[in-house]
Parts: sequence; C-alpha cells; structure tokens
Amino acid sequence: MAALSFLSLLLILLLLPLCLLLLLSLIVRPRPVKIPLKNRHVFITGGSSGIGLALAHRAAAEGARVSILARSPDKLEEAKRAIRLATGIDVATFSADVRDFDALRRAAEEAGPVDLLLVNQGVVVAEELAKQGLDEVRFVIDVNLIGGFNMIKAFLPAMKARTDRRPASIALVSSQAGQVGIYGYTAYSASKFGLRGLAEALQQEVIADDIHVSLVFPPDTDTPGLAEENKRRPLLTSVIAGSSGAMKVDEVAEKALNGIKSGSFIVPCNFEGYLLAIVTAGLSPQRSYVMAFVEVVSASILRLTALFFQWNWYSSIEKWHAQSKQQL
Ligand SMILES: NC(=O)C1=CN([C@@H]2O[C@H](COP(=O)(O)OP(=O)(O)OC[C@H]3O[C@@H](n4cnc5c(N)ncnc54)[C@H](OP(=O)(O)O)[C@@H]3O)[C@@H](O)[C@H]2O)C=CC1
Ligand SMILES: CCCCCCCCCCCCCCCC(=O)[C@@H](N)CO
Repeated sequence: MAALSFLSLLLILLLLPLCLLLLLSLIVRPRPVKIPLKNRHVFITGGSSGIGLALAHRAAAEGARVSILARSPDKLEEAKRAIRLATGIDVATFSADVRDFDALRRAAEEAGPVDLLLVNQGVVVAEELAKQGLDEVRFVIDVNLIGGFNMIKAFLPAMKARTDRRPASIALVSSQAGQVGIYGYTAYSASKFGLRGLAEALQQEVIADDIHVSLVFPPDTDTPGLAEENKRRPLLTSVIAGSSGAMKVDEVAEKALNGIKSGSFIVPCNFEGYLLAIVTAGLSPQRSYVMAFVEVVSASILRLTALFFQWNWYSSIEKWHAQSKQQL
C-alpha cells in the first residue's frame, strides 16, 4: 500500500511538470522563429565603436552584408578598415546623428531594405539627478530613446515592403539598467526602460509582417563608452553595477547575435542577466516554452533573491551616507 502511494506520488510529481511543459508549448506566443543572417542586410547604429563594432565584425564574419551608422566619419572609416582587415569584407558607412530624422531617412533610402535593424547607439552620463542638468537628461533620452524611434520610423517602411520574405528583425540594445533602476542612472535607466515599452508594443504591431523584435540587456561591458563613463561615474553606481559581472565586448556581441538569430524577445548576456530576465518577465512575450517553464517555476524564489539584492544595495547606500557625514 505504502509502495503504491509512493509510486503514485512520484507519478504525479513527474506528471505535473510535464503537463505544464505541454500546456506552455501550446500557448507561448509569438511562435518560435529563426532569423537567418547569411547574405542578408544588417544595419547597425553605433557600429563604429564598442558593442556595435563587435556586432558588425561578427555579422560580417557570418556572411551578412553590413552597414554601420554613427556621427564621426573618422571613427566610421577606422571601423571599416578594421573590419576589412579582419574579415576581408567591406561594410557600408553612414554618417548621421540618430536625433536627425531627415538624415536617417536619407540613409534609409541610400541603404535599401534592411533585414536586421540593430539599434545600438547609446550615451550615458551617470550622475545623481539632483546634481544633473536637464540638458543632460534630455540628451540621454533623445539619443537612446527618441533615436530608437527615429531609426525605426525611418527604416520600417522598407522593411515591411521587403522582397526577401524571410523573417526579419528589429533588435534594440538596452542594458541591465533597463531592467532595474540604478543609482546615478535616472536618465539612462528611464531611456532604457523606455525601449522595453517601445519593443513590447512594436512586436504586436509588426508580427504580421514577419518582423521580430529583440531586446538585448548587457551588463557593464569593456568598451570606449564605458571607459568614458567611468571618468565621472559615482562610486555607488559602480558598486551596484558590480553586482553583475563585467563582460568583454566580443562575448556580448556573440550572445546578442545568437539571441537575435533565435528570435528571442529578451536576450540576456550573462548569468545575472538570466536571473534578471526571469524576475522581470512580467507580461513580456516569450517564444520558448522551456524558458516559460523556468519563469513560472522559479518566479517566487527569484523575487526573494531580488529582495536580497535590494537589501544589499540599500546597505551600501546607507554606509556611503554614514561615511560621507563622518568626513564632514
Ligand atoms: N558598455 C557598457 O557597459 C554597456 C553598454 N550598453 C549599451 O550598448 C550600446 C553601445 O555601448 P558602447 O559600445 O559602450 O558605446 P560606445 O560609446 O563605445 O559607442 C557608441 C556608438 O554610438 C555612436 N553614437 C553615439 N551617439 C550617437 C548619435 N547621436 N547618433 C548616432 N550614433 C551615435 C558612437 O559614434 P559617434 O560618437 O561617432 O556618433 C559609437 O559608434 C549603448 O546603447 C549602451 O547604452 C548597455 C549595457 C552596458
Ligand atoms: C533576481 C536577482 C537578480 C540579480 C542580478 C542583479 C544585477 C543587477 C546589476 C545591474 C547592472 C547594470 C549595469 C549597466 C551598465 C550600463 O548600461 C552602462 N555601463 C552603460 O555604459
């Protein structure tokens, strides 16, 4: 009798997760998709430096036709030369500011239809809002968020009308600071959270055109942009951002492109990124029933983990304030 009930308990314990997996495999939306890159047109903003440049290298090496856009013509030329040296492939360059919609429209016309639009440009000025000027807040939001709108508005019409009817993609490079607000990042986090709202809504609008949206969430990444940021970044910003391991730019580019090719809506880049993706899943679309299963099963334990992180961060903030009072 005892053996029988033990067996039936075991069966139920096995059956329940299997039923959940089966259910999730039936309901996850949008449906899974693959985005091929070979011989397709990949257009990367901020492609002359850091993550964008690494993405351009990798896309070219995978046999895509690559275009890069940024402001400085010199940096664009330098990037073009470096990619030619490494891969033998010539990328097309476009010098424009993402805040200038007319310039983007001209670039879109010249570039022709794009299969993967990678909105990667970004700026950050890390500082407490009380100290920061509104001009800097506007600058960060204009480049990171409105720049994203401008790019999509300029390139979407030709993407929708493309003759290559294979699945296409719009990928936005956010940041882990676009999943959780961080000290010193009021403007930056707002701009990157904003991209998520844009992406969730846009995915519903372009699914019928077989266009698939991805959001990439890197942690601190070793780039010229981060070196510049570090000159002024508040200590607390660095301490809290240090909760997630720093990454090399090539690793981020690899994770990002793999996530985009597999059609993932949320693309984490490291282990902490997976935890963040699960704990902030909310009402985001999810194509993978396996990830959906992990989200459903681990929701409460990860929420508890998140509360411990906040506890730790607020302890650092309190300690920092206590120390700076002592020094007065
Ligand atoms: N490095 C990091 O720690 C992390 C970065 N990210 C995000 O990844 C993206 C890339 O960052 P990273 O590689 O560090 O940045 P970099 O500063 O190294 O490069 C930024 C690129 O964007 C271009 N750019 C900047 N402003 C504009 C503009 N107004 N119009 C057009 N192009 C512009 C730059 O060229 P130019 O100046 O010539 O215009 C350059 O090509 C950003 O969105 C950033 O927020 C996310 C998480 C972590
Ligand atoms: C469930 C528990 C989750 C645990 C993980 C929490 C880790 C959060 C760390 C956030 C790091 C943000 C770095 C942003 C860097 C950036 O965007 C700038 N450097 C841009 O230049």
